[in-house]
Amino acid sequence: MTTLQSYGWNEHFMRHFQINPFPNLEAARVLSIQGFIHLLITETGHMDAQLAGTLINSRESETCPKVGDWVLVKRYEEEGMIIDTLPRLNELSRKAPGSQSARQVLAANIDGVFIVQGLDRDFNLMRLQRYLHQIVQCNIQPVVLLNKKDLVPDPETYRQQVLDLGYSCPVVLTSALYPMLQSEWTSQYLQPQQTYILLGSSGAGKSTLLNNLLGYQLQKEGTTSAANNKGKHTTTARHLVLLPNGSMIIDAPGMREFGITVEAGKESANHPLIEELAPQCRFGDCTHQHEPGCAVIAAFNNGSLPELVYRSYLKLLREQYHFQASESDKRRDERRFTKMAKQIFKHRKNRKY
Ligand SMILES: Nc1nc2c(ncn2[C@@H]2O[C@H](COP(=O)(O)OP(=O)(O)OP(=O)(O)O)[C@@H](O)[C@H]2O)c(=O)[nH]1
Ligand SMILES: [Zn+2]
Repeated sequence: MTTLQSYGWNEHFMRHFQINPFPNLEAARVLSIQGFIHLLITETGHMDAQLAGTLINSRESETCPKVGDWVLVKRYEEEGMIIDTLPRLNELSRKAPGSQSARQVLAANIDGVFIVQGLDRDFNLMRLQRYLHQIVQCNIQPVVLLNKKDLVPDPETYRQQVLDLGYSCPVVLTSALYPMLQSEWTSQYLQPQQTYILLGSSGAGKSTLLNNLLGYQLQKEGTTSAANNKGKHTTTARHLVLLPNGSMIIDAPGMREFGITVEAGKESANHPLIEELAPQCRFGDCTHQHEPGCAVIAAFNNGSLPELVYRSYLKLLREQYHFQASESDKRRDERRFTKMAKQIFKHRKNRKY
């Protein structure tokens, strides 16, 4: 197997690579991004690279390479220049933090997402539903990892609460302090040449789980606060790493916000319990908020639809409305991107490209 194949190179990317119009380019995968330096894996090893002017000038930050992307790169002695991004198989996105309507791509070409929640104060069904909603919307398969099972006497009751949300994804109890417990689910859910990402709040145990899988300690910057269960931001950037079993994992920094985006016409999608009831509503376009003859409201009123699910649905609906509403954020994002482009050009001038 070639180096690129071991990092997930497949027919889809090969096809697009072969029809690219530029001569003398190599294919590479983005492993991490630090400022404007992109760490790539190429057929012959690692390489640092920067974005070509055309990519910077496209002004659409979503289409710029993200961790997990396959790119076309031109080699200049030690460093490379990224000329283009190969079409993605999928992208994991969220609403950009602090904005109302901007979408932020977190990573590209992802086969599965592990949503990690600790069974300490981190456990939160409402937050879990937000993750599930967004990941399913991105067309990616989620697995819920309930970590720190050693901290509670009845871990199975937590698992049951997650199952009761009605999603068909696996829900796994584990503890990063007992690596033996990990091997039970890793052999099932981590497949060679597939790329996964660990998502969850800071302190949920993502890095500890990953270090166990790697068999060594990944360098961490910053420190964790032991004073409360919340922890601090310790993982500072997304990194794609190859595991001994041949699968790949991206360790994402703990997130304070996981905003949801929306696809037009799919406002109520990805709520399995609500989708199940919707066909019984009187109106085909029922939003399940105030309409007469609504089966969802009826189920909520008679207690058969859990309050948490309905509350979460209404909250997501409101967020989706805001997401669609504002255009000014998009303009603000563009300004931010222009500023970054200026910095890059300045840096490149100093390096005499
Ligand atoms: N009791 C217990 N503690 C755990 C477990 N997993 C992780 N921890 C502890 O929880 C703390 C946070 O773990 P990390 O792995 O740093 O959490 P993280 O999700 O990577 O956090 P960020 O890097 O900030 O996103 C550390 O002190 C770990 O030792 C577990 O299964 N049980
Ligand atoms: Zn309805």
